[in-house]
Parts: sequence; structure tokens; C-alpha cells
Amino acid sequence: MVASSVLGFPRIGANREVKKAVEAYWAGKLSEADLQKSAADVRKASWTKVQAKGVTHIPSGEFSLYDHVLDHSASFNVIPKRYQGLGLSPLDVYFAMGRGRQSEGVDVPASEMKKWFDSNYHFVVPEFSEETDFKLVFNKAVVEYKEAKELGIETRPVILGPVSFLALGKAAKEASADFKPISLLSKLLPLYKTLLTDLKAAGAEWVQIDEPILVLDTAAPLEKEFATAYAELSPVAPKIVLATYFARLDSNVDFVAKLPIAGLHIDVNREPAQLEPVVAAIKSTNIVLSLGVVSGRNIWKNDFAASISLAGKAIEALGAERVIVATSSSLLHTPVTLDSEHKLTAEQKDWFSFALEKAGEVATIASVLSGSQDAAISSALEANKVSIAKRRDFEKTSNDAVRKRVAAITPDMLERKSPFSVREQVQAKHLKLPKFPTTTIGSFPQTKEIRQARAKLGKGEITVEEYDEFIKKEIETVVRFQEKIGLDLLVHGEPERNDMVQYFGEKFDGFVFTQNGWVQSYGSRYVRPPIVVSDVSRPAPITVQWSAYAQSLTKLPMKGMLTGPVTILNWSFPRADVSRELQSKQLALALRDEVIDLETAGINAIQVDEPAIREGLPLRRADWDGYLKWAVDSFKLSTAGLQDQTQAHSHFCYSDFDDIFPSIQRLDADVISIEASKADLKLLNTFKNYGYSNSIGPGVYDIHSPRVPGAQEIKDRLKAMLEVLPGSLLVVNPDCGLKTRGWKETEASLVNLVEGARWARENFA
Ligand code: MET
Ligand SMILES: [Zn+2]
Repeated sequence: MVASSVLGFPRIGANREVKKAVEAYWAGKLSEADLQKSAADVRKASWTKVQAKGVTHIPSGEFSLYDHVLDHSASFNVIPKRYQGLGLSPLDVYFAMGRGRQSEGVDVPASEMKKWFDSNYHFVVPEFSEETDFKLVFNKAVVEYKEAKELGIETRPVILGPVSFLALGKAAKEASADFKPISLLSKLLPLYKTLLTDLKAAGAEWVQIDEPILVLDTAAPLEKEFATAYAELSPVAPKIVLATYFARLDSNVDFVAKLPIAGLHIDVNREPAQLEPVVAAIKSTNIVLSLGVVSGRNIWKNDFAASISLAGKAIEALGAERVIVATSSSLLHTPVTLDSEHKLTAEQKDWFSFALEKAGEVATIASVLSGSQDAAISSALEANKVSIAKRRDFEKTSNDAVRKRVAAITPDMLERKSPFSVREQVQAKHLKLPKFPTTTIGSFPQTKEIRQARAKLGKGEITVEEYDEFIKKEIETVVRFQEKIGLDLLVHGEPERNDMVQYFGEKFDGFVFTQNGWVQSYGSRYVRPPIVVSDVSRPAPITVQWSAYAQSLTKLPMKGMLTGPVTILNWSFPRADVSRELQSKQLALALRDEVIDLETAGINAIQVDEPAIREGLPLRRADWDGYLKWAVDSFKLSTAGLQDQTQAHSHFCYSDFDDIFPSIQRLDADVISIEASKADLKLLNTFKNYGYSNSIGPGVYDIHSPRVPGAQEIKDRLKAMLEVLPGSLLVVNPDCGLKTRGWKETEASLVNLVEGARWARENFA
């Protein structure tokens, strides 16, 4: 019998119950007990539904109220000093670590967040030091395993492995200079032993231990640590299936195959070519191979015939008992279920599978491979064949004009007319900005009123004209506000956008949208990624009317605001039938037209945001150059059509950009803003190492938290920046857009930001 497994299920609830409950708790409208009750209801629903699909290895313990890495840190008492002794309940300490807290005398910023590998999910970075006092304060895996068991559902608990946990963390401020988190392994392992012993005692047959860093180049030197860890853990643990995903094991498989593990999970959806070397490496062992054939990262229906043939090869080499059919990764990156979609056409719906449908896919594929004669299984197989054939037919249709335009891209289309040194002077005369100009990243608070107006428009309760009037008023409010507090380069505030990617996707041809296809981005922030289904083009200008209107209200320069091609692609579900490069270039050409239309309409600064450029970077270094080439070219293609006098801006956030900084320079934007405050300004070292020749605004405060930075704090940050960057190039801005913030803290923070910039002007200009 071939088993089936799901590595993790979305934990947001089919109707975003977790977001609603968590936010109500934060607002003081829901008790902790009621919050935990909602969470338990969501877990129960997920287990029940996945079980009903016929999956044999059902995950538990991967649920989270905020972030699974944060759960792990909290369970092991990895709590930075600044969150201790504040008189908060454990749950509030947990949330304070995730999002910061400013209340009743407590004032702590959020912990650093980082991208979870190359996905759009963010985890809260654990902080370690010599003083880290590991304690197993909460055995979440056991608690949730038992919770499922009481419901009569046998699950396979999921935990983050010790080596990845440490390797994904960072050294706390108080750690000594040469401290490496991995040095704590021997202190940490006894707690894992306890955790796993308890899990076994509770009756778990299997445990899934995620060691995703095994697909990184940086795991190769950790061979010894892996060997030590698993030699200690395996004797006391349930059967361990070691899970890797998102990329290939490459030569790490040589030592992984020697670990005392019962199973190994690999992602063959992303990297089908690793099947052969991995099978060869484990053939002579007893290791069961869990094959991630069903994508945990995209929403296309699985091609059963292809998966069956791939898994067939593994079965031929290892035998059916040694193969598990699985999702490639946790399904956390996909929406919960297609059942909630009522607006997709029948044709479109037939192309996709969301998490619940994917659970059905692994179960069906496993049944077929087990030789099932069940009529339902054969008809599912037959239906899949028909669906896949229909999608392939659709893929043959293309927008020939778009394809031709991409084929005709020439190198000169990627370069501005003059170099930055010339543009800088032309722009100084044209825009007349002061030294240390202040600006924001684009969005202003997306208030309840804005969301309500949009909802009413969607339901037809107000007309397009009424909605547009409302948006105009919002823009006016934002413009007047910026004038009042003294910002220099204004924005219109992006009130018309539901989301920076979705908004553009909805205006382009080639995308489709879900009604309820939410995916967690971080904490209680979920996004609804658009789906690229065919060639992309721009039927009409998108933002020009709003930017032009905003500019008409003020004499100060107005910055136009667009989302860049690479980010749109990375935050969408891309097509699987053509390359990402082709999709990115199609987007770039569509945006190039928008950029030129904005300029023609009198907009003198245009920002093309590329916050997601880093996360699209392949996980293996050998693959970097190929990606960076087309990513940089796409950005340049979208902006290089401008005249010298127009300032091209770009914006980066959510990641460390240190390692791709040379590529950021190659974008040749006139001005970039870059998230810097939360990473303890470590980015400043990057500037020191590489230098930067165009204008730059490292964010002076973190906008992911409601906390207000004091004016002195901002001055201190500016001072630190002036040590590594010339004042003539420095721009003063927050870390990112303000859409998730309230007006109160926005005003207080920006007033302080303006004060900081004025201080810099007086002292350093
Ligand atoms: C995640 S980057 C956000 C950039 C966008 N312009 C905003 O201000 O919201
Ligand atoms: Zn940002």
C-alpha cells in the first residue's frame, strides 16, 4: 500500500476565522479562552476534512496563531530579554514578540521577520545568545496530537528540526561577536529528546521533522551537527520523516542518507530531477521516500499521469511500502478550498486545486499506485485526464502582439538616456527637493471606511462614480495631511488599492482572481494572490487618473506609485506552462506603458516597488545569476523609458538585501527606499562594503508595529546612516507603506520623521 501525506495545512480557517479571532483578541474584544476555542475549531475542521479526503498521514502541530517559528521559540523559552519581566501573560509575550507592543507602560518593538525561504510567508526570527535558557515550557506537538486523538483522528505531528531552528535564528544583541546559534545544539537537544519522548509516549507512530535548510548551500558544512542531532533523537522518537522542500538536496543527500531516520521527504514538484540521485542514495537503506509531487506552492491541478509515472519510478526502485505520495511542502502557501469560489468560470475552476483539493489529490494518486479498483478512483483519474487536456489546449492560445513585443526587446530599451550623475542634476532643478528630502513609501492607512466603500462597490451598493468621489476625498485628505506636517515628496496614499499586487492584476489582461483565496503572509496579514493564466497586457491606463488628480491638488511634487514586474509575479501564482522570465517581461512591458503615461500626465517621480525581488532568488547559489539577470532587466525595462528629468524610485522590504545589493545597484533607480530599521541597521554595513551611488532612503522606523518612534530615535538612525552614506544621497522615509497602520500613530511617527530630517538639514547639509 502506498501511503499519502500532507505536510501542513493552512491554519487561517476556511473563512479567515483565525485572523478574526486574533484581531478581536488584540482589540480586547475576545478573551484568551475564546481565542483558543476558535483556534481549536479551526484545527478540528482541518483534520476532519483532510481525513475525509483519505489522506493517511494527517499533519498536526503545524497550526499557529501567528507564526510556526515563533511558536517554536516560545515553546522552548527562546524569548529575547526585552520581552521578559513585562508582567504580560505568556500569550501576550508571544504576540509582543511577533508584532511589538505599546501599552500601559510597555514599549517593545517587534522581532525581526524574514521570508520563509523563497515564499511570501514571513517568520519571526529567533534570537539566541550564550545566555539562551532553553526550557520546554509548552509541548505544542503533544498537546495538539492528543487533541486530534481525542477527536478520533490519528495524526503525524510536525515540528521544526533543531538544526534548522538554530540555523534560521540570529545572534541576539547581547551575544558575543563570534557567537553562532548552532553552537547551542548540544544544549537544545535534550529538550527535543523530551519533546519526542513525550510524543512517542502519547502514541504517535510518526513525527515529521522539518529541516528545510537542507536544500541550502549553507547546510553542507553542518553534516556533523545533523549526524549528532539525529543520532540522539532517533532512539527516543517516533519514526522520523525528515522533511525538505522548495529546492533540491544536491550533495547533502550523501550525509542525509546516512542519518538514522525512517523517512525522507523531498520536493519533486520543484525539482523532479532530484528523484534519481535521491533514490540511488537511499536504495540500500530502509528509508521510506516521501515524494512531494503535488505542489504546496502553486494552485494548478496536479497532472495525475505525470505524478504516477514519477512515483512509479520510485516504487520500481524501492517498493510500494517505501513510498509516500505527498504534497511538496506545507499547504500553508495555498488557499483553503476551491469550494469557496463562486465567481470563477467552470472552465477556470477546472484548472485549479487548493489545499483541500490537493489533499484529495495525494490520496487519489496513492490509491491508484496501490492498485485500487475502486470506481471512484478510476473516475477521478479519468476526470483529471480530461481537465489537464483542456488546460493544455487553453495554453496553446496566446496574445501574439504581446509575444512579438517581448521578442523585440532590445538592449537600449533597458537603459535610461543619461547616467545618474547627469539625471541627478536635471532632477534637482526640476523637482526642487531639499537636502534630506522626506517621503513615504506610498500607502496611507487603509481605514475601515475605505474597506467598506470598496465592499459596497463590490456589492453594487454604490456606483462607480460614488466610489471614485470617495477615493478622491481620501486622496485629498492624504495630500493635505502631508502638506500640513511638512513632507517634501508626496504620495496619493493608494486608497484605491485593495492590495499592491491584486490591484494591478485586476487591471491587466491575463489574470484571474479568487473571492476567498487567502494565504497567510505574516501574522494576521493574509493576501489573495492573483493567478496568471495567460499572456499579460494592459488594456488601459491604471493609476494615471489618481496620480494626476493628486498632483492637481498641490504644488509639491507627487510621486506615482506602481508595483514592479518581478514583485507582481512573485506574489502571484504564476503559470506553470511558460517561464517566469517570459511572464515577468510581459508585465514589464505593460508597466513601461503605465510609467510613460504617468510622466506624460505631469508626474515627475515614479516609484516602481520591488519588495519581492529578493524572495524570488533561487535557493541554490548556482541558480542566482540566471534569475537576477532577468529580474533586473525586467525592472529596467519598466522604468528606462523615462526622460532624465523624471525620478525613478524603487522600494525594497521584508528581506536582507545584503547578498543581492550589487543587483539593486544595477537597477539604476534614481532613488531607492529600503527596509532597515528592524534588522538593527545591519544593512548599513552593506553600504559600507559595497557603497551606493544613487539616492537612498534606508527606512528610519518600522511600520509593521503600531509603536511610535521618538524624534530622537529617528535622529540617531540618521546619524548612524550618515556614517556610511553621503548626506547628499540620503532620503528620509519609513521602512514601508503605512496601509496597515492607524492614523494616530501615522501622524505621530511622521511628525517625528520630519523633525529628524530638519535636524539633519540643519546639522549636516
Ligand atoms: C510591501 S511594499 C509596499 C509598497 C507600497 N507602495 C505601499 O506603500 O504600501
Ligand atoms: Zn515595503
